[in-house]
Amino acid sequence: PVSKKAKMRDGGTDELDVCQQLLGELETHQDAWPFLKPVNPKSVPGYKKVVKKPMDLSTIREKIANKQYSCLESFTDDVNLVFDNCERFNEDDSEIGKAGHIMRRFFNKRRAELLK
Ligand SMILES: Oc1ccc2c(c1)N[C@H](O)CC2
Repeated sequence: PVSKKAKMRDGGTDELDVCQQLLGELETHQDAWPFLKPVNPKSVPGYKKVVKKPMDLSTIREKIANKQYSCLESFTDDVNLVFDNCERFNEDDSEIGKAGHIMRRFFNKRRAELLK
């Protein structure tokens, strides 16, 4: 039977290593500032009603530490949630909206490069 454990890739790097590498690069990106910490819904009118599933990079960091991601796919779903929430709440040409598009493009490019 196919083992449940992440497939060891030829570089001996498993999916969790890829998640940690990607998260480190997202956290240190110059345009990551809108996404580093949870949005305080009390201080942002409308946010709680509009954004059904808040997510941010510090929460993703915590979920990795608590082994809450079973695979790269579940990690990717949360990263995409960060940027989908951003698109829902911010105009594309706003400072935060532009940062969201830059960060999403960066994530997708680096994920593809690391999986090659
Ligand atoms: O003007 C503002 C003020 C606060 C926030 C935003 C825009 N967008 C973020 O997605 C959520 C927090």
